[in-house]
Amino acid sequence: MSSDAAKMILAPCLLGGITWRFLNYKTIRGDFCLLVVASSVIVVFAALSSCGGGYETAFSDTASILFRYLFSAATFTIVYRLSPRHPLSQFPGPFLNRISSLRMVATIYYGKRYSDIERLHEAYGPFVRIGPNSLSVNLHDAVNKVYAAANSLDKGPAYRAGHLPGNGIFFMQNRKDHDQRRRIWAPAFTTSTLPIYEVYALERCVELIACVSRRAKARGVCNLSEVIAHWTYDLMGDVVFGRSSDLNLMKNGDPRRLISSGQLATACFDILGEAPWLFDICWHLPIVDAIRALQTAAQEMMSKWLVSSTRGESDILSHLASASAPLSRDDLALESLFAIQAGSDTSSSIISLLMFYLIRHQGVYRRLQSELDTCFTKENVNARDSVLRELPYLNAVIEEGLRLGAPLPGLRRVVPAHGITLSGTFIPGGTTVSVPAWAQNVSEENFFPDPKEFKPERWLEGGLGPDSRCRRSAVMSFSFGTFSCLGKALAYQQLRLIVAHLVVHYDMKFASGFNEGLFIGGVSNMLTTILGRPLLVSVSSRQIM
Ligand code: HEM
Repeated sequence: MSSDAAKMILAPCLLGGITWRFLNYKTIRGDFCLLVVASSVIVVFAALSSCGGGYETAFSDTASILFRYLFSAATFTIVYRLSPRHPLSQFPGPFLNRISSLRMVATIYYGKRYSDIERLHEAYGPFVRIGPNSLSVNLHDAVNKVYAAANSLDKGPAYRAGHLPGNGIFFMQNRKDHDQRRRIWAPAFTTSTLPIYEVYALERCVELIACVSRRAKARGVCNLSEVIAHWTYDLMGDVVFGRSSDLNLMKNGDPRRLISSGQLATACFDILGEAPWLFDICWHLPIVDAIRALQTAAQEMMSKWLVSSTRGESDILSHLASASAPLSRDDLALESLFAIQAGSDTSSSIISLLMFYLIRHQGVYRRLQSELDTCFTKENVNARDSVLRELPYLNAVIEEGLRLGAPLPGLRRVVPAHGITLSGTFIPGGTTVSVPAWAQNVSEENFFPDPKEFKPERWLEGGLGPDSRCRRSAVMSFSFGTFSCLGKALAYQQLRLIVAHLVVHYDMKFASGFNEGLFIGGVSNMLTTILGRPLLVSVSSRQIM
């Protein structure tokens, strides 16, 4: 072999090793990396073609150099990730998950991460290496250190709004910035704002009842999950933009496809958050158009709000805009976009799944109706939340719905440089760690017996019997601590109001031909819960006495 040929083989391999070493210590943007590699390929190709061997030879030589370079970088990376030198080598996990984050990207894409991770824990135990640098820890006593404690872990690079202009509370990884922004958000969720949002909700409930009847009459059956999604979007439009909101999906449908764009944007955020370098690259492709479309819609609604005469009454945006350190227009647009999405998407899927379980368990449905009949009357067909809040069975139903209706993954957090100890096990600094929410919600250790069954009675005094367990602190649907859901009280209010109104005003059963197994099997989650099939029901109005 000539020395030139040896250089052609060795140089790219060496460069591959250097790349691995460099990227192992320094995170750089995926699109920059791609740009550097692409530019280098062009330079190498130009240099080889100028040597006089012709374009074809130059092309094949460049391709083989590129192949050797990528092969060598990949080999170094994989060998290191499998070697005992890797900080997470002691933790078990599937082979593909240990060598590449792309395995988890694929798992998320197929939508069953919540149950896949639960199965991985059954196979490997409480600590599972679900990515090269990611651990899932299925232990209730890890929740406090990871999420709830004052010095809990920070969010990592998975929380990025791509390269959208502005910044928002949900995407802030720096604790100081986040705390500051949370203080700006907090006044939007106080005991004095909730009654104002309730007025919006009650008005929308009146519309909801009319909408269910109208659509059921027009089509013979009612697509309840669609009506619920429209209700939550309309309501969050009111809550975020006040009377200037032009969201009227219950009346007009969703011609701008806001709901599907919102779900697609959340799914992109979740899938690509697992591999931030890939997010950087995909940001330049049409794949993230849904995020941009949503941003445009939020900008438009905000412009309307800015010139509205009702601005400053009571809506989330007014609270954010009146901060003593004013937020930029881009920040306001991103915050309002997030608020609509956070407040409608999660609630909508939880309510739909809760209604599915209620309709499936007609005994529970009837018992709830009798409880609600005590506070809805002919004169008062719109019961207030202050009354509903006191109803034990309604609250048990809502808790059970939040437990089974939120097939959420573990929210990702990053271990600080000095590492932490969880249940006696040391986790090295820089690891992404999560406690799987769904696995906790359906674990026998937390909920016994029948943790996967819909049994609201487990939340009542006496539970499901003397040996039963119902660990309230294990339900992770709103998360805990510094980054937990700010809209929790508002979400409870919305859940109580809509479920109570639907159940008291209608008897419901599944439409003929509706397949319960296919419906529940079609549920997937990519941070947003996607119901693969509509919840089709037949409804009959009830007389309120
Ligand atoms: C049943 C409905 C809801 C559920 C299950 C839910 C769940 C969650 C969860 C799990 C988080 C933490 C996410 C993370 O750390 O990655 C979160 C954050 C958040 N949620 Fe909710 N949410 C709901 C409704 C709402 C509503 C109605 C609002 C009102 C706008 C809202 C506003 C927020 C905000 C502002 C944050 C970010 C908090 C922060 O980073 O400090 N959510 N939510």
